[in-house]
Amino acid sequence: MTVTTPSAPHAPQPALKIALLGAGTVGSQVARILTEDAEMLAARVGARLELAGVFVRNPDGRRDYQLPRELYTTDAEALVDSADIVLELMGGIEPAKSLIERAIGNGSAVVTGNKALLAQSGSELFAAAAEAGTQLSFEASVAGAIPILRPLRDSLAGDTITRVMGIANGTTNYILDQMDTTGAAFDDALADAQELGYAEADPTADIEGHDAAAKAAILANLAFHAPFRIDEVYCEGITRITAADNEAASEAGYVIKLLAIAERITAGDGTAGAVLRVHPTLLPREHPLAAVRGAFNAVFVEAQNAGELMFYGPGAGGAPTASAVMGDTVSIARRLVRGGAGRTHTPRSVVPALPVGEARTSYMVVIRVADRPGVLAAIASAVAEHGVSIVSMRQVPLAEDDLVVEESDEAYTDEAPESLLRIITHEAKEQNLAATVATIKELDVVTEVVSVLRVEGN
Ligand SMILES: NC(=O)C1=CN([C@@H]2O[C@H](COP(=O)(O)OP(=O)(O)OC[C@H]3O[C@@H](n4cnc5c(N)ncnc54)[C@H](O)[C@@H]3O)[C@@H](O)[C@H]2O)C=CC1
Ligand SMILES: N[C@@H](CC=O)C(=O)O
Ligand code: NA
Repeated sequence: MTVTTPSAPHAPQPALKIALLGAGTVGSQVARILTEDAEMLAARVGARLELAGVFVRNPDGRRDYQLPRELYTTDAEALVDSADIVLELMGGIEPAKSLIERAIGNGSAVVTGNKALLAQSGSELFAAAAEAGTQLSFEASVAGAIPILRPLRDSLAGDTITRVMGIANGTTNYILDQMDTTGAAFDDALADAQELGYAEADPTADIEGHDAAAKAAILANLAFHAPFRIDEVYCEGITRITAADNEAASEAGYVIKLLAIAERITAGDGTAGAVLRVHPTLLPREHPLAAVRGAFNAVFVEAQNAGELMFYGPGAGGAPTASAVMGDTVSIARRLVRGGAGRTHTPRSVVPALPVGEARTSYMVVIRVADRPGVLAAIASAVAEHGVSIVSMRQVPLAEDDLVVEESDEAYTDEAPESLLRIITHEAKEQNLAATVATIKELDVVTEVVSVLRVEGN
């Protein structure tokens, strides 16, 4: 629809009807901004943004920001049908998807923060919006308040982005940061992140890396102008990270971060494509991403002409995410008032997703080995066998706790002294590194491979 500004000096200001679907952490903050900043928004848009209603499960429930009772409804379809702009902030696949399709079918514009849905069905929804000549905007879906999608889509549209590497999940960054700096237990740090409104309704999506994987797919979509999906992202979460991993990382001068990485590479057979991966990663303490604390996010972009750029800010939480939702809403509303074609993201190129084995990384491997002559040589030769080279190999004494032995545990007696060996490799093909670790595990001088972590930014 197009709203025209009235010519008479005292004519009432035109209004655009906004439907809000969901009034949780983010939806409540959007409701607050629409209410408390109504005048400022009207001045910027040239029309009032009128909240037509809020779709909720229970209209009588208490919310972070309480609106008059009559604004809450359980009739989502009727609300969607009445709106010029639909803000979907429920999360999940259904009914979010059907309601967005309904809005697009009506020719209404849609704003969403739903990365899970976009990383699964984005192509379909973008195509539907383009066909209907309407807009589907989603800046809130990646890195909360940080303007990252618009810069990738517009500001860098004349450049070739080669790599995007980001801390894109606030919950896991908060947990890892707490574990690293305060020694907090995993479960306590997760409970805090939930309390602070960073975590998804089911925090499994955060800690298993699925949320970051959805964001990796969306980032790659915009950076490489091609339709990637979440099932093309290799994904490992942070649930297996231990205090011992943190100690080993710290001792070696690294910090552990859950990174979402999308990079253009050429595979061994010459195919040009991209690898998308999410996993806990060691970063040197002096790397710009290592300084990203708490629930903050940052996205590090490498482009052929621009060079290195970093986007940093609050990546989760009600008000910061609502800021991104409102940015999209104001931009759409201005277009509806002033006229002009809506632009919806339409991936045009084909960049195949390549298997993670084609990526190049370094590893830090910590192994428990027998303390006897020839061990280092045996390990070095196992590594060399797979064409991998070693940056450093350091023998670390076992902590006193590790020396406490069960009576039945023969491996830990005085006759078989052991130590920890920490190896850092040069960058090599991921598949060769994985084969190296498999060979190391089989060596009889090796009691246990304690941890294997990828290293970036060396
Ligand atoms: N919380 C955050 O920091 C961020 C959240 N997002 C995304 O924004 C969206 C909303 O997130 P939150 O506000 O944190 O979630 P939330 O769980 O706090 O709120 C969702 C609201 O939608 C309602 N809802 C869900 N399904 C419904 C249904 N079938 N019928 C009626 N109501 C339903 C829930 O009752 C709840 O009030 C999600 O897609 C999330 O991934 C994006 C960036 C940051
Ligand atoms: N659960 C997400 C919320 C923002 O996308 C996170 O922790 O980053
Ligand atoms: Na954003």
